[in-house]
Amino acid sequence: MDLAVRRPPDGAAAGGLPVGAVALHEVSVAFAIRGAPAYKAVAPTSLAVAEGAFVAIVGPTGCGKSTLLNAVAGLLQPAGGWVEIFGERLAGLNGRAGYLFQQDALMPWKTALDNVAIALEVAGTPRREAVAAARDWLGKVGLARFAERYPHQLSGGQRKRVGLAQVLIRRPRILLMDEPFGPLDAQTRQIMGNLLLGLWAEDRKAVLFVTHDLEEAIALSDRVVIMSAGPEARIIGDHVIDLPRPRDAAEVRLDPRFHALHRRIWDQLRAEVAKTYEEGAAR
Ligand SMILES: Nc1ncnc2c1ncn2[C@@H]1O[C@H](COP(=O)(O)OP(=O)(O)OP(=O)(O)O)[C@@H](O)[C@H]1O
Repeated sequence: MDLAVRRPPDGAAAGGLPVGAVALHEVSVAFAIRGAPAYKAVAPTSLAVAEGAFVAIVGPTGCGKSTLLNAVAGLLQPAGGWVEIFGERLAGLNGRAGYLFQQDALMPWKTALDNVAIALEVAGTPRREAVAAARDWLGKVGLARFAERYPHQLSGGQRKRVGLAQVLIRRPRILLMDEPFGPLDAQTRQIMGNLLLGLWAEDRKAVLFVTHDLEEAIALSDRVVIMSAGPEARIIGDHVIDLPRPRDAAEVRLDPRFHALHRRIWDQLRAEVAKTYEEGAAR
């Protein structure tokens, strides 16, 4: 793979340099394993994400998608290379990013309102102000009537909405999403996709969205990046999704252009998925 930072196809260039929210410069990741050589999960990988771009990362299970996201979040230290956030080298946690995981991060003893407000309170916002902002955000995610419910009194999709409000209320310039809608049924995923697209359109954060679902990746993104099977996974494809916006995450799937993109990207992804299963079967 070429190790130069990829220019985002949708990124503006200033003075010949990409204006990036996120840039991975030959980032590699290895994990120490007791009694065995380190596991080289990700080979030197470069990727640039322009401000405001929505980029999906897709690849076979266990290839290193979450690992790459964790490197951007500053949750793990690369073995080689470095991460830049808005042009600055990342050292420690990435304070410009909000992170949404597959698992809920809601506190079961707090109401939906307090779960959202706490995200501001821990950053020093006075309670009254934090609660007012939390009410606003619960409205934006369609949960105004559910403010006083506890997480166990909400559906899976509603809990995801609270999680989204909890992350977005801090107005991060970068949104890192790791299979955020994973446990939801197909219809709820599409509804959540539309909610996300609507909120994203308001202030266009840079989004890195990890999913195993290629249709979801194409429906939501400006670019779909494909990772190879691990070990030493790397980026083997970077596809521009030129479907018009605004998009409906469900209806866009009926567009003939969607099918053409799906066929082209799936051809590449299929080979990597097959490798993962062959290796699994050989063990
Ligand atoms: N802390 C760790 N120690 C050792 N190996 C790890 C560790 N974390 C991840 N790995 C390995 O690194 C590889 C990449 O893991 P990662 O979770 O990034 O994959 P993924 O593409 O997100 O997978 P999935 O789609 O199944 O969620 C896997 O082989 C995994 O077993």
